[in-house]
Amino acid sequence: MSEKSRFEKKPRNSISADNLTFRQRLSALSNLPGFLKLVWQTNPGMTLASGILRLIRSALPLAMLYVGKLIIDEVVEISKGTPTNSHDDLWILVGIEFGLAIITDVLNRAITLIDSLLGDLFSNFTSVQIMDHAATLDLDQFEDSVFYDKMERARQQTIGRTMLLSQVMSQIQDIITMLFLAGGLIAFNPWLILLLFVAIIPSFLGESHFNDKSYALTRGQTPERRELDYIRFLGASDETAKEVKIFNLSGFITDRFKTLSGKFYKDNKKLVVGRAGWGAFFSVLGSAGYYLAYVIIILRTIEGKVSIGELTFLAGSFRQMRGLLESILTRFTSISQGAIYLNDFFEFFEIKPRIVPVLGSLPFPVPMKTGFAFENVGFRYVNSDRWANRYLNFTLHAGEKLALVGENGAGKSTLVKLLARLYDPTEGRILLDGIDLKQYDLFDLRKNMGIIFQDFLKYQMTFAQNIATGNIVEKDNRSLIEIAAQKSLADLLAKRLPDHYDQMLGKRFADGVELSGGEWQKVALARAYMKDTQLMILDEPTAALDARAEYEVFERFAELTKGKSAVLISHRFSTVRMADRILVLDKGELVEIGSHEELLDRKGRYAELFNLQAMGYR
Ligand SMILES: Nc1ncnc2c1ncn2[C@@H]1O[C@H](COP(=O)(O)OP(=O)(O)OP(=O)(O)O)[C@@H](O)[C@H]1O
Repeated sequence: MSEKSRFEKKPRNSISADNLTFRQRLSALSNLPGFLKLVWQTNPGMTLASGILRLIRSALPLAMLYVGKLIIDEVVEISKGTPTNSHDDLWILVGIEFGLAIITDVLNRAITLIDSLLGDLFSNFTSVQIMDHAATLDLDQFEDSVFYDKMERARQQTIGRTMLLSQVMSQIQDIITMLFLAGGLIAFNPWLILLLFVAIIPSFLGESHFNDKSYALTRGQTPERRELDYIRFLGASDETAKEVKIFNLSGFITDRFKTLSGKFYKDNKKLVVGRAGWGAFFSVLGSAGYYLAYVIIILRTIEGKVSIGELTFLAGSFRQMRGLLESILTRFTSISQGAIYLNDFFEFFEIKPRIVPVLGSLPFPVPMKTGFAFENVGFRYVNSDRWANRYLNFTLHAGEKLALVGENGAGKSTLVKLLARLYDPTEGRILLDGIDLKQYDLFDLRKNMGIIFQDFLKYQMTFAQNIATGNIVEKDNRSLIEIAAQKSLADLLAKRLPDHYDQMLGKRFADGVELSGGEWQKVALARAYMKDTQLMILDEPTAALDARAEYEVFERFAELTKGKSAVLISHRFSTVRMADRILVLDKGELVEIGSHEELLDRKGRYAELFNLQAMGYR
């Protein structure tokens, strides 16, 4: 399979985005049961309540029209002077209609309330599901643009799905109301129903056509929309402001924004103008149908075939049914469109990670015996033709401190990610105490490793929370957090901050304090000390520390992790030489391995790099 299509799946129901037919719309509706199941899972009580209230509500229009007919017939009788006790009956009927009107109002409010609460819960529920699922996926899946677009679409449509929820519910309610009204209308004159459909269908087909176009347009624009979001972020964000100013990039950024957004505007305008014109035409057709029916009823009333009460009942039923049918049909197109968007949502959940915990997997060996052995390990990123690591054969012994050295892009970080099973090797295998790493419990493996990456996250949270992310179950263990901070030299910094460990960090939220690059690194390093691990990995998280601080950090690190295995990546040889052994990588391959002294004696690549740096200090 080609690299690009690795995560592409056959779309559900095989719907092509560009050319949707009526049948495809109908087949998209097959997503609705899954959708309603999700709604039910969100809150069964509310879903049931909404269903029952809507059912009652759907019978009310017919009941009101019928009572209205009885009232008018009664009034006509009284005005003719027919001697009956109809005065009493009349006021009872008026009372009933008043009661029905009040129930309608109350039910409308209750339904809107439940819909809005259920909608909020549903949006939260699906957002959590998306985050939970995203957390299970492999790192390389995030690096695949097809996957990324799919995740974006699944994420963005949270609001759309909430709307879809009330649309589906209203649709069911309106269909039931229609059936009630149709029953009444058929009893008097079935031909009127036919007229109703003839008047409405052109409008429905027009709506469908424009919705197809709109869906294809929006879907086709997803990559550009992501770019637009990114440009918006570049143009107005605390993270980018510095470079944008220094390099005077604002013109460049706004030009790109204008080009893209201008194109969107043009495409969308064409669509909405067309839709408005045709919409007006179809609406006129609908009115013509209604008035034709009205004339027929009036003529029959004049002929004396129907009473005045029936005239109002039929005209009222016809008018309401026209409104209902129109909204049912229009809603059908937007529901089926929403249902097509659900494809993206369900497809996202169909993407399964390949690096998964295996049933009956082994716990991490504590203590490690022989360590990690790389056997002819090679790795290539999904979106790349080059090998980032190749032919790696070496052992990271239990208790050993191994430093990785190599020029930029030599494959040091990749090697570390393979150790943590963020990726699995493309070829070869990694053994832990003689057993393939894949046989071990994934969570236990990561629990027994402490890794700080060069591009660690600067959480816009408090000082203490930033450290606690290293072992989140201990987030309330303040003494553990403080000890970790002491070990990484971050505690001196906490003491200087106004709110100490409760100091909000970063600029994004109120009272946040921005730290320097080196200060952030000390905070991040403390995360490594939050748990007692078998293997510590520091992937250049000290690059921004001054030479003295880095020396101090690593000296402590060596002392504090005595007897534990560790992998260090650093471009500073004063740090690297502290390691038991040094592994030199070049273009992903191992070129030398040995102690500092051994490698200097060998006068190879390491000696060359070491002398190059030493010369700079002379
Ligand atoms: N996510 C990725 N997708 C595709 N290629 C990648 C990815 N990450 C790294 N690479 C490529 O893999 C190679 C090795 O990268 P790696 O980050 O392992 O190097 P490194 O030795 O850690 O470099 P540095 O010293 O600059 O941190 C590089 O050619 C890089 O371009």
